Amino acid sequence: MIATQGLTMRFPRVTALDDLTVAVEPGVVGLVGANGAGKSTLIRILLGLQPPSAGHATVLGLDIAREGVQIREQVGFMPEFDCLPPDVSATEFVVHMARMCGLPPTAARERAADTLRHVGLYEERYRPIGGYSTGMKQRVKLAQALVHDPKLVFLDEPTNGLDPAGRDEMLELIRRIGAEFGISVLVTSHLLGELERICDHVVIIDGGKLLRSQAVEAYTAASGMLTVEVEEGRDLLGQRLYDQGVSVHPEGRFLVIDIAGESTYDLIRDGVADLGLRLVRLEQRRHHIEEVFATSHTAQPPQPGQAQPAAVGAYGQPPPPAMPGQPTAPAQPDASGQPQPPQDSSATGPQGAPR
Ligand SMILES: Nc1ncnc2c1ncn2[C@@H]1O[C@H](COP(=O)(O)OP(=O)(O)OP(=O)(O)O)[C@@H](O)[C@H]1O
Repeated sequence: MIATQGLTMRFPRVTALDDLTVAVEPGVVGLVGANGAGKSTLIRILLGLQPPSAGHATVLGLDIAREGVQIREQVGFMPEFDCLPPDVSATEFVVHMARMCGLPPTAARERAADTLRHVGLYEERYRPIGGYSTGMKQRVKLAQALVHDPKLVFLDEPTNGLDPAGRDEMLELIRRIGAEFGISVLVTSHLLGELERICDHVVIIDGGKLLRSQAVEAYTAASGMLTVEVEEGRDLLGQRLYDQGVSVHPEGRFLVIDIAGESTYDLIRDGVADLGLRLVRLEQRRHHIEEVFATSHTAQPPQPGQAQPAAVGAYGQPPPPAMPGQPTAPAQPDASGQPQPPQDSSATGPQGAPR
């Protein structure tokens, strides 16, 4: 769908893209990077709107240097910035954009009505855009990107400015564009977690350089850790497993346990049974895409199946004296001398990275 070789974009004070070589197949593809990572620059170059300083790229097999017009005929574009005229209705605007793409008047009106319905704008489509909410404006931008029935759409930060419910609706729309209409999607975001839900493949760039490009399953492969939840007695179980040499730490309501072979499962089962606890959950943890950023600047990225080093939790401290009759991990005094509850790593992500 898209292939770049050594794509570089130098502005006077910054290199927005730095020798970027990447290829992605059709499907819903996420392009992720922090603000300023070079996402919008890459989209402008792929649309043939801006020549790169160096390198080559093709989109749908078309050369960005020579075939920009053909690319833009086949690719829809939802820009990040606010670009809508305030005093016309969504219907008028989307019909106009369809006409600009070469559709005859009747077909343009029909396509505009269909597309606006798909994106969830109904009666409001006859009102001036200036009175729309951010969510409605994002839908209009999406509709104009789809109205000429493109093979591929570039969606630049489509969830920007939306509240959580609006974000979920937009993500569902994007998922449907790929799954139901068969249109390939390149969607940018600086929020990794949201792309994990809808993308087949995620490309991560950082400072204009390629950090990773792989299928979502490769990012979220099962880790070598288990999440265990019991109704009550989390620390009883945690302490017992720790005393048995299991690498375990508390995280929120859960215990996170490194799998050291089949015996780990047996120890958990026996612990739950012997202590008379009620087991709510025992499942293998999956990696989150966020871990790529947590690990990329420090160490090798996590490989599928490779256990993460356990965060230090209450059971990872030097073994506390097991006090007979003391059911939970010992309270730690703080600076004021007040006892504190057992340390909990739930405020940090894997490897202690802030969530
Ligand atoms: N026309 C330009 N002239 C000079 N610098 C530019 C220009 N366009 C982009 N840049 C710079 O290039 C870098 C990448 O910008 P770009 O907009 O591509 O990032 P982005 O990943 O899309 O970020 P955001 O999510 O904030 O839009 C930034 O440092 C930006 O300031």
